[in-house]
Formats: sequence, C-alpha cells, structure tokens
Amino acid sequence: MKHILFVCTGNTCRSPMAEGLLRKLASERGIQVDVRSAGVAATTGMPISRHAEAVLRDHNVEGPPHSTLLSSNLVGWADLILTLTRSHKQHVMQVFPDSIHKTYTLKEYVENDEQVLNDLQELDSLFATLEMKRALGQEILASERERAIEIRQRIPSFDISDPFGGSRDDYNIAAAEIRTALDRLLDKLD
Ligand SMILES: N[C@@H](Cc1ccc(OP(=O)(O)O)cc1)C(=O)O
Repeated sequence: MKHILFVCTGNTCRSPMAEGLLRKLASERGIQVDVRSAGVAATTGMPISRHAEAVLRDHNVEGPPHSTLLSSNLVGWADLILTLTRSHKQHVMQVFPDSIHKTYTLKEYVENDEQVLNDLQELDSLFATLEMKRALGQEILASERERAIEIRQRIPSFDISDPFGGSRDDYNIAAAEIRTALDRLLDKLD
C-alpha cells in the first residue's frame, strides 16, 4: 500500500484537510492508500484548527487528532511526500536530502502540462545549484539568477494558500483547491 505524507507549515489547517479528504476520496474509489500529515514548523500535539475540523466534519471525515512536527521517521515512512506549497517542498528537500526523489508539491505532482513540468525540473535543479553555491560561498552568476526569475515568472503558482487565521470561507476555498488536486491524484494512482 502506498504511504502518502502531506506537509504544510503548522499541520493544523491544510495538510490535515488533505489527509482526511484523501482518505475519504480514496476509500470511495476503492484505492488503497495510507495517509499521514505533518508540518515543517508544527508543534506536535496542537489541536487541528476548528475550521479545518468543521470542513472535514462536513465531508464526514476525521482528520488527525493533533498536529505533528515533520520528522525523519515520517519522511522515511513515506513513499510519496506532497507539500502544500513550493517553500514546504524546498524545506523538506533541504532538511531531508534523501527525500528529493519522492517530494513534490501536491499541485505539481498532478500537473500534466509537459512545458510546465520541464520548467519545474529546471527550476529545481537551478535552485539546488544556487543553494550549493551559497553554502560553499561560491559566486552566483547573474545569468543563473535571471534564469530562475524568468522561469518563476512564467509558471503558474503551485501553492495552496494558507487559510490560517482566516474565515470559514477561506478554509472552504483551500479545501476545494485541495480536493480538485486530490481527484487528479487519485486518477494518477488508479
Ligand atoms: N505554527 C505557526 C502558525 C501556523 C499554524 C498553521 C498554519 O497553517 P497550516 O497548518 O496550513 O500550515 C500556518 C502557520 C505558529 O507557530 O504560529
């Protein structure tokens, strides 16, 4: 059975909704997945946001009982790590470099446009080069910086915006965005 780990910041809003919704949608389609979630800056044991909980309740789903900080154990457990934003993905890849081959943003993983996927691949590799150069104190070429900016400007956003502190509507919007991506994810896993 595939182990899927969703990652956001606090693991109280987006990734718990993704976890609960995927469990529900997968079981409706008879697809076997084991799903968990965590946050890159989470405090383990915090309650899930009341709006996120309400969204899940409306779908007759239970989310995780509390938040969990991302750990190497969880990263090791996962076959596929799906982050809610690009910065979460960068964080996971920096802190757990062995996870590079299995870490994607949720929206990027379900993207089908070849041109966009090529751009993303080039951006990831540029990002890795720039990070390495920064760490080694090497000069970053203007051409490298400009290329990264050029690609960023033309690709769509792969982030699911953070409803933290927002209204129930903000949570509904995030949940709808997540759900659309999860339907496409299940098409891919089917
Ligand atoms: N954990 C952060 C706050 C935070 C909580 C949740 C959050 O949303 P999500 O769970 O979707 O990442 C974002 C940020 C803090 O220390 O205040």
